[in-house]
Amino acid sequence: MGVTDVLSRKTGVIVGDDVLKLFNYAQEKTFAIPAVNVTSSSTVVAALEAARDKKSPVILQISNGGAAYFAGKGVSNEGQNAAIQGSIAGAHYIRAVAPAYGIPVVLHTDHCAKKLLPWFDGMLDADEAYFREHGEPLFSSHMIDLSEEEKEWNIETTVKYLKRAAPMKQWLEMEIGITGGEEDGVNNENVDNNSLYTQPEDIYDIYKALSQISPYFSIAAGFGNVHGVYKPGNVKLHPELLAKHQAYVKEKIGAKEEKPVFLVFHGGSGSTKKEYTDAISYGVVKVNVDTDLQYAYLTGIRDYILKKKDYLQKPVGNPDGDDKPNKKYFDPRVWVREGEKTMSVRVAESLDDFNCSGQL
Ligand SMILES: O=C(CO)COP(=O)(O)O
Ligand SMILES: O=C[C@H](O)COP(=O)(O)O
Ligand SMILES: [Zn+2]
Ligand SMILES: [Zn+2]
Repeated sequence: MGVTDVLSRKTGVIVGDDVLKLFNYAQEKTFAIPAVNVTSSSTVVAALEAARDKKSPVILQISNGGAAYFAGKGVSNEGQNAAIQGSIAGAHYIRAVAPAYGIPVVLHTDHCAKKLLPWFDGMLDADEAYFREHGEPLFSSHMIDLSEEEKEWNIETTVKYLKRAAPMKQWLEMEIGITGGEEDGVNNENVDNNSLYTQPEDIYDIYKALSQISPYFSIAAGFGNVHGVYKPGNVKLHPELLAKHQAYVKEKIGAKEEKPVFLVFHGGSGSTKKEYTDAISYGVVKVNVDTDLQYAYLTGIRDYILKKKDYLQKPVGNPDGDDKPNKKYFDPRVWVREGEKTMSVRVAESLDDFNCSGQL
C-alpha cells in the first residue's frame, strides 16, 4: 500500500480530489511532503530527481519573486505582469516535465500578501481558462497570505478566494499568525513575538468559515516559524501548539478523527529532525524548505568553480596546455548541473526527515 494506490493520477501534476487524498494519506501514515521553492527549470529537475530516486511525492512551489524570476528579471513587473507570466510559464513547464519522473507532483504557489493579490487574480484567470479547456485548474493549489491583516479581513477575503477556487476543486493554503524573517520582500524580522504563535480559537474560526465552502484547504499556523536560517537557539519553535489546535477543533465540531485540520510548516530550513517529526505527528502534511536548498544549490556550483578555476579563466588554455579548449568546463550544463546534484541530495534529506521517502 502506498500513495499511488489512493490516487487516480499516479504520475505528473495531480489536482482536485487527488490532492485531498494525498494529504489524507500523509496524515494517516504520519508523514509530510516537502514543498520546494523552484525558480528555474534547473531547480525543478533537482527536486524531481530527488523525489523520483526516493520514491516520494513532492510539492513544487513558486513564490511571487520566483515567478517573476521564471519570466526573466528583464521583464517589467508592472501590474504583476512578470509574476503572472512567470508562474504560468513555470506551471506549464512543470506539467510537461513531471510525468517523465514517474511521481505525483503538487503544483503550488507560495504566500501572496495583500499587495500581491493582482498576481493571485492573474493566476486564477489562467486556472479558469485551463479549467474550461481541460476540466482542471492549471495549478493544483495556491497559497494566500493575509496574516498581517486583521483576522476578520483575512478570513473573509480567504473565503472569497476559496469560493472562486472551489468549483475547480483547487486547494487553498492560508496563513494565520505571522511567519518571521522575510517573505515576498516584506521584512517581518521585528514583529511582535506573540503574533508568531497562533491561538486555537483562530484556527477554529478559520476552519468554521472555510469548511462550509470546500474541504480543499490547509492552514499555515504560526508556532514560532521564521523564514531563513539563523544561529541555533534564536528561533523557538513550539510544534506542541499544533496539538492544541487539533484538539480544540475536534472538540468544537465533535469530529471522530484526531486531526481534523491539515497544517503547513513554514520556515522549515534550519529546524531539527525532532521539530519536524513532532509537527508532523500533530497533523502537518506540508513542510516548506527554501533557504537550506538555496544554499545546497550554491555549494555544488561554488565547489566546482573553485576546483576548476584554472580551467575557467579563458575559452582556450589551461594547466594542461596553452592550446587546450575549456568548453567542456564552462558549458552551463556542466557547472549548473553540479548545483542540481547538491540541491537534489538536500531535497532527499528532507524527504527522509519528513518520513516521505518510500511512500509511493
Ligand atoms: O516557508 C518557506 C517558504 O514559504 C521556506 O522557509 P525557509 O526558507 O526558512 O525554509
Ligand atoms: O517566503 C518564503 C520563500 O522562501 C520564498 O522566498 P522569496 O520571496 O525570496 O522567493
Ligand atoms: Zn506570511
Ligand atoms: Zn513561507
